[in-house]
Amino acid sequence: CERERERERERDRWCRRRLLQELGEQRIPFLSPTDPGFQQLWDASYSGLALRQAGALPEGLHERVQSALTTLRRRGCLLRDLVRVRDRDVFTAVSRALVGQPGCTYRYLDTRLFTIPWHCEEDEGQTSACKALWELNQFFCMDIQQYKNARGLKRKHSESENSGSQEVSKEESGSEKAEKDQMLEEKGERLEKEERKEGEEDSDSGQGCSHSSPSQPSPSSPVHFNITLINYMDPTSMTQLKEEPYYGMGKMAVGWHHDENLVPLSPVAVYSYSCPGETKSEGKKEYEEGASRVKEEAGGDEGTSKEEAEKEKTCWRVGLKVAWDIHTPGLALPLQSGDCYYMTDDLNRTHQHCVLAGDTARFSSTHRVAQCSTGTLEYIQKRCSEALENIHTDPETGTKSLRSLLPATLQHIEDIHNEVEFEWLRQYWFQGRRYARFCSWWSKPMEGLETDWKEMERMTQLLLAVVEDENSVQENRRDMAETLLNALTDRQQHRQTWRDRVVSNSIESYSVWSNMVERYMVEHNKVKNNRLDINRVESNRVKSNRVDINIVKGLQGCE
Ligand SMILES: O=C(O)CCC(=O)C(=O)O
Ligand SMILES: [Fe+2]
Repeated sequence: CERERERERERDRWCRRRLLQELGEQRIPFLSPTDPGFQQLWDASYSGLALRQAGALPEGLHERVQSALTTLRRRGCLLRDLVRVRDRDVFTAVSRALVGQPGCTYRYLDTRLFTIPWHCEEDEGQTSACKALWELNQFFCMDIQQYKNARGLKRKHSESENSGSQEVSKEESGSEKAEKDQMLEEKGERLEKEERKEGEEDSDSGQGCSHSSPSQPSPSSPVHFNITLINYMDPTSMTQLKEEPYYGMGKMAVGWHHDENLVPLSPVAVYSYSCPGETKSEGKKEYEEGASRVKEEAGGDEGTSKEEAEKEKTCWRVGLKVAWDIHTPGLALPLQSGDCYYMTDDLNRTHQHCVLAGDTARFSSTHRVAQCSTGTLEYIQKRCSEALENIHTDPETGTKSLRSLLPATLQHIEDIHNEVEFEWLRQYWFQGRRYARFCSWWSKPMEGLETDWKEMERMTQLLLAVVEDENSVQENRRDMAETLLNALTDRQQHRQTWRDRVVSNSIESYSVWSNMVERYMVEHNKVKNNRLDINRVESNRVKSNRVDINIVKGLQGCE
């Protein structure tokens, strides 16, 4: 099955390469503010996108936020993540840190990030940095609410005013572009198909922004951003930024993606801070000038010089495209320092976005409502307690035993065991315990989770002893053995994947940790040494001493 999946992935990769080859020098059109029809395109196909220009933020907030971002960077809190893309470990081009609600985590591209809490009590510099980001977060929560309300009202109003005739006609973007469109049409269907695959594989169409939305918030419910993912990149120190492949938008700092793991239909708010280059130092003046810029750009179809269009390219921009659609032109929105943009409604689900690098270094603070029903410390601690309820310690002898041996209970415990090991402990240590250097918040809780995990290893051992005990009178020994073997085989594979990742990336702190805890692990090979023999457990009919899960399955089939 795994081989099958791998073959399919390989096929997808091949298709993608072919289609890009076919596209050759041609590109799908995209519009920038200096292009005719930009605003119409925005209204018609990107209406979930909103720009809040720098001037709209409260006095003083820019300075506090920008100094917070530079402080975090100076203290080494921003690091490139080693994420998993198409079964490979790759470093993100941008350096990142997660700031947010204490105990909250955010998972993307198989990587769980742990928050530096908003209310951080490490040292003064850091405390005020986190506080400024919290303040920005508060502003976004309030402002996006107002924006949503205003939009709702406007929509209602226009609906009642003229029902039906609201379609904004898409302006032709020049005959050249129309011709290009036509040529691309033929290749369109295949590329669409291809893109679908890419999106699934590339990143994030997975868990978070699912198409069914169980906890859909109603449009008017208050927005509570619980985390911000901070990004930083200095393009002058990056030699290998990828070119945006479909539209020719330029160099990408972040490739096309949907944001993962968000509460369905929740908005995202982004603050963009481009560090002043050598010649620019009047940050404040920039905001003031920025205040009238986009309105002019939006309506300013005529009279825009080539120079301006060129200037746009030196700016950082956010790129947007409709997912699975090559007919609608893409959109590239330039961001001046201090500008913010919102992705609202279902924009994140129906569209993909990318970040196009400008000339200077740039930070962004991306505020999100992370789907953290299974991603908080409180959650995992509760799960661990649930598992540990099954262990009983004799108050007199101190001997430990398992309370229930029901396969369903055992399975449940093994699931929790995997969850704490792979989703928390290994994730934490794999990232080089990066937080510990500047934030001690997670150290104690992680120790606690490790203690619980060791106890779970103990439980696995106890179960093993029961299963191996030939004198045991347990009727369901065979079921128990099967549960245990399934769990161990699965865990063993998972551990191997992590070991491989660690070896190929030489993560030192992780190795130190895993060497330390290795002796607690009930390993498949140890089980072999202990000669857990499923056939002996079942009956003496088959004379094999091997632990062989296929035999278990075979026996089951015979029943
Ligand atoms: O930096 C930005 O404007 C957005 C970054 C982004 O898309 C992300 O971090 O998911
Ligand atoms: Fe994003």
